Amino acid sequence: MNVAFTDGLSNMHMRRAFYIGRFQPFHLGHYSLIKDIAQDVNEVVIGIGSAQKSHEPKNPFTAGERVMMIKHALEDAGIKHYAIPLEDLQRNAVWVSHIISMTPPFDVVYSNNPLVVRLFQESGIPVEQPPMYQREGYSGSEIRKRMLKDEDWKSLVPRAVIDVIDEIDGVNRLKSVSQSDKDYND
Ligand SMILES: Nc1ncnc2c1ncn2[C@@H]1O[C@H](COP(=O)(O)OP(=O)(O)OP(=O)(O)O)[C@@H](O)[C@H]1O
Ligand SMILES: NC(=O)c1ccc[n+]([C@@H]2O[C@H](COP(=O)(O)O)[C@@H](O)[C@H]2O)c1
Repeated sequence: MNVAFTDGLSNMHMRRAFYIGRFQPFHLGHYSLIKDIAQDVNEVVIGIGSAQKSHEPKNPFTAGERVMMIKHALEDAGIKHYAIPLEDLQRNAVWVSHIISMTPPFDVVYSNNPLVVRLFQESGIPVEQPPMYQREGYSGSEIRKRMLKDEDWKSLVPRAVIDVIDEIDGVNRLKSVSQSDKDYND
């Protein structure tokens, strides 16, 4: 006897969106945008870009640390997601295939990065270009600058991200790698 497979997924198309950033660190601009995206789809596939990079002034945190930031921030909000670290490739022309080979299937891409938008559009995948939230403060560069100057950065990130950065002593790491970078380049 054939038993029908009725796990609730078989007849239903789950709509998924793909959203990529470096998340150095994950901030309230990313968080607000992901909350909006989650209104339009069942699940959000989050690409953690430049996954191979860490311990640099522009990229202080490892892929695993960025996974922690996103998981804890989004589980507090109950958003269904997969955060997948994705290394950069030397070849833009095959980058979309690389992304597709590493992620759960998705139907639409959300991005404001012109190269990301172009590469996905050229592959025939629909792209949404959402507006930015409070870009003056909600930006990775601004947050890293404030960390280096001991200015307020905690108001720009979800609570869970503060806990992760404290746990890994992230501000001192950023200061130390920025100093070494300066010494190296002087
Ligand atoms: N304030 C924001 N509101 C909405 N989207 C944002 C905001 N800041 C960044 N994004 C989007 O998030 C994606 C990933 O951005 P990324 O992780 O590089 O953040 P960033 O703040 O731009 O970082 P950095 O300043 O370090 O380059 C991009 O598509 C970017 O347009
Ligand atoms: N060829 C490639 O490896 C390639 C192409 C386009 C974007 N990316 C990555 O996608 C991410 C885009 O995020 P940002 O919008 O934060 O720049 C970055 O990590 C970037 O390096 C990589």
